[in-house]
Amino acid sequence: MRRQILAASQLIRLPGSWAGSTRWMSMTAAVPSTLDEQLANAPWLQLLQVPSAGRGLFAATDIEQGMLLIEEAPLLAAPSPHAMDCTCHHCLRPLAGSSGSTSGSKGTSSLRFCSPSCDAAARQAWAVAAERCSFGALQQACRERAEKFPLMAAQLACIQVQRHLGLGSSSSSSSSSSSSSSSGANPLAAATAAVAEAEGPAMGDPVTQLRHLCFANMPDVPQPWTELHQLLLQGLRPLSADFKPGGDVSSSSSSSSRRGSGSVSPEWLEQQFGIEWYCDTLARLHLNSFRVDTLPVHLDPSDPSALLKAAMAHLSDAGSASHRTGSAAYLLASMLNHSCEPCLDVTFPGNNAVASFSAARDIARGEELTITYIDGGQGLAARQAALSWGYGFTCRCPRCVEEGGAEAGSSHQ
Ligand SMILES: C[S@@+](CC[C@H](N)C(=O)[O-])C[C@H]1O[C@@H](n2cnc3c(N)ncnc32)[C@H](O)[C@@H]1O
Repeated sequence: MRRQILAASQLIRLPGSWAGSTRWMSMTAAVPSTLDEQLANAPWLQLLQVPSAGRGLFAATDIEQGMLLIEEAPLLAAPSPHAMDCTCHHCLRPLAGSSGSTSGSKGTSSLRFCSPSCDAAARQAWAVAAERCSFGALQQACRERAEKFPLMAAQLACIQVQRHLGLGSSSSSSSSSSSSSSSGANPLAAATAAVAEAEGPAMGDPVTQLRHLCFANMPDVPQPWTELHQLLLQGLRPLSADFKPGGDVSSSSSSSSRRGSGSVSPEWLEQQFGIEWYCDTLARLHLNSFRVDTLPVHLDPSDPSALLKAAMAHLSDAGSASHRTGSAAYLLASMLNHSCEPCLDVTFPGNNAVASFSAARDIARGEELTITYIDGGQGLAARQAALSWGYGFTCRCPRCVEEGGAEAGSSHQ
């Protein structure tokens, strides 16, 4: 007999169906909280140790194809360097032309948001600090080198600075937006606003929660990382422009003296965001971030043919689809290991960075829940090379074993 772990009180069944399969929605998983809380809210999941693969998520019950198992808002999300003008910098929803609101009292900000709620949520978390930074050179270098993670690291630094200075609290969160966007409130913005308003230690706090994600030791810092780190520090420097030693925000200052003091010392910036912090952050983002693929605004994400239309548009207008992508790091979803024959599908049904993970087939209790980290359409050698280079392990999934490539190799964990 089946163990009925999926309590009705924790699930709602969505009306109708989507892409031909039954859909279930967790009511609680959209707000990123601590890993323990997320697991407690999803008793159909179990976090276990996997030989030579660290931790992994497992099915704690039999699961039917199409069931939605995880719906999660990211800890951190940023548009790809080429998509900065056409993507909401908070939720990664594509923007229609220049209809996104531009945040910034000086009118010079390059921050763009799809809605007042995203504008407000971003300002509460990081955008007030980001507006004072000058990340143009970092963005340019990221565009030229097709690097996306330094921009996520820059956002993380802004979260830390903003928190340290007490900026972006609810009093300063009123939107400067003059948005004409058609988008109303979105789940990610709502989740983030709820998080920001929560008392006590913030839930879904990337500064602390990213620490739970796996990382890789970097014995030597790659030269390009050093260069981009310097550009990041350079971009943060305006935050210390008006710094007066008397108004320092060093660790000995009380939080009330930090609040509103408005700037940090150059030493504080160097100390907080040194090369060790950068390497640690980049390593975690590299191993754990997801590419967020959204559809152009004119396509309806609930229309199953929209994906096909987007793919056709991509073929006829090379690069346009990739202009509408970004990257995001999640907490619970980062516990999912890879298989070249994954049992979960990843989608972004809200056409933003809220990710949904549903069963691609029936899954038996006790089975590991897996996703693919790479383009699964590639041949064995290309898959193995991508996984080894990008994630430091040799895949021994049934497909790789069958294709004969799972020779002895070592995982970095
Ligand atoms: C996103 S994390 C997945 C969760 C990770 N196992 C943990 O403990 O945090 C990615 C890392 O997990 C490990 N991993 C994922 N899938 C694996 C697999 N099929 N075989 C071996 N290691 C794997 C690799 O070290 C990879 O860099």
